[in-house]
Amino acid sequence: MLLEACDASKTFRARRGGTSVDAVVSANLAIRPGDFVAIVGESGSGKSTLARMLLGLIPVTSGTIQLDGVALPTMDRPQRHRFRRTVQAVLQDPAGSLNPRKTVGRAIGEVVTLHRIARGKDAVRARVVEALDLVGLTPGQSFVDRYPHELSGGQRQRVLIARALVLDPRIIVADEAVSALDASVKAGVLRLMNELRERLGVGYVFITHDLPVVNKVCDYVYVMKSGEIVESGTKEQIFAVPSHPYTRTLLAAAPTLAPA
Ligand SMILES: Nc1ncnc2c1ncn2[C@@H]1O[C@H](COP(=O)(O)OP(=O)(O)OP(=O)(O)O)[C@@H](O)[C@H]1O
Repeated sequence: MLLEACDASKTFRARRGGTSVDAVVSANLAIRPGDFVAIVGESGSGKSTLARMLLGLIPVTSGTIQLDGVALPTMDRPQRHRFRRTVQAVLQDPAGSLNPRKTVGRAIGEVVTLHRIARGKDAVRARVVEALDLVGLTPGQSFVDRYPHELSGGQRQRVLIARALVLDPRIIVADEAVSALDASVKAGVLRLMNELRERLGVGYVFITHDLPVVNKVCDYVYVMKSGEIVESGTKEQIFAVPSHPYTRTLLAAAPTLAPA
């Protein structure tokens, strides 16, 4: 399985009188299950826009997003259904991803029901508990009836991962998924993501401006600047011998990672 952005561009049209924004310009990116791919770049460089395009949440202005060579708008119903299960989003919780009025069981259960993964209250609940156990919220039973405010930041992030996992995705697009967490909690969630990659073969498109995190978990890195992917390569290549001046600037801003 292969998820690709092929010369994908996004221009946000100007409202009356304003100028339009070329948020993403001819991006090429590829990811397979089991990969841990990072998109890095300063604020406003187009990372989230590219992520939303990869998830099929916003249409491209030109180019394509493809799953196994089939472009999103040309997919038939079964292909589209498969896409919606296969490619999942995990966003950061402060962005309001969890509804404060819904219990964990309801938030995840709704996804199970919507995608017809299980039917009937008990079967849905069993599926939810299984997903919670998988993300280390154990025993899952004890988390089902809790509300988001009864959980820590790290636990809420795990609920969001469980909500994605319940669909058995092959690729997860994680936009700043751990950025708001304290260092030790962040390390725990990253460890979980890595474990899930090993156990389930999930791949990640990991969007962040946190280079030490990239250094720890990712294999392959795309560097964005002003909507363009200015450089890409294995983590070793990018961190040891950054070829683009912008990448060197980014690395220099993360002192512990600056090349010697
Ligand atoms: N819906 C929108 N309408 C108009 N412009 C937008 C829209 N969404 C994003 N943009 C613009 O597109 C550019 C890229 O934004 P984007 O959010 O993708 O960057 P980013 O790298 O994810 O930034 P951050 O790290 O701050 O989230 C920015 O100039 C932004 O203002």
